[in-house]
Amino acid sequence: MEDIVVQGLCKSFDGTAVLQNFSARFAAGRTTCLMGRSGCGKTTLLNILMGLLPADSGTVTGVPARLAAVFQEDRLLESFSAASNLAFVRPRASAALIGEHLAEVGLADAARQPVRELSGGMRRRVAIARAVLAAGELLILDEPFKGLDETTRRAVADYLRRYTDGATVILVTHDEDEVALMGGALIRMEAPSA
Ligand SMILES: Nc1ncnc2c1ncn2[C@@H]1O[C@H](COP(=O)(O)OP(=O)(O)OP(=O)(O)O)[C@@H](O)[C@H]1O
Repeated sequence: MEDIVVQGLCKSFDGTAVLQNFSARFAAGRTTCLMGRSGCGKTTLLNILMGLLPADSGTVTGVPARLAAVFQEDRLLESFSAASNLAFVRPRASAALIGEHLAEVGLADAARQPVRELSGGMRRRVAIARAVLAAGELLILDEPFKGLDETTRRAVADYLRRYTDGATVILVTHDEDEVALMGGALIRMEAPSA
């Protein structure tokens, strides 16, 4: 596994620069937190890293083929249960393994409920556990703790630290406390100068 290296990335939307010659390195097997004010291009960068959006120019190297993401929206299979949402990404995972991940995020009792019936914070935790279970070498987390109370946030951060050990994790947050909870490196993104 190699570091993910971003060099001289540029991206504009309708003539407005969002990323202007942005460069960064994400250490392989480590956690890197990405902070920056709203609109500075964090999600755009993640989309380019995942190959969901083309850059205008610049290069990205080292992104592994097997990756998983928690997007800002949960993107769950609404009529599926929490357990089925997890099984969908790892069809060969045992019921015990899926149960273990759901228990880790405090959802043992909600495993059989359709996720559309769950609260926002519960749904967020399904999305997180699903990504952890699916993750290969890279896990991308775009504001994963949004909507979680302090106690739950700590428990989920602890789960993430234990279950993603050895993977490259890129986590977007607005909150210094979350950086402290997750550890790892910190990259502060600036908006392009006008
Ligand atoms: N597909 C798109 N078309 C046009 N403009 C876009 C598109 N995607 C993003 N933008 C614009 O690019 C800028 C950066 O958006 P982006 O979502 O990357 O910011 P962000 O740093 O992730 O913000 P936040 O912290 O609020 O999630 C914003 O001004 C946004 O409106």
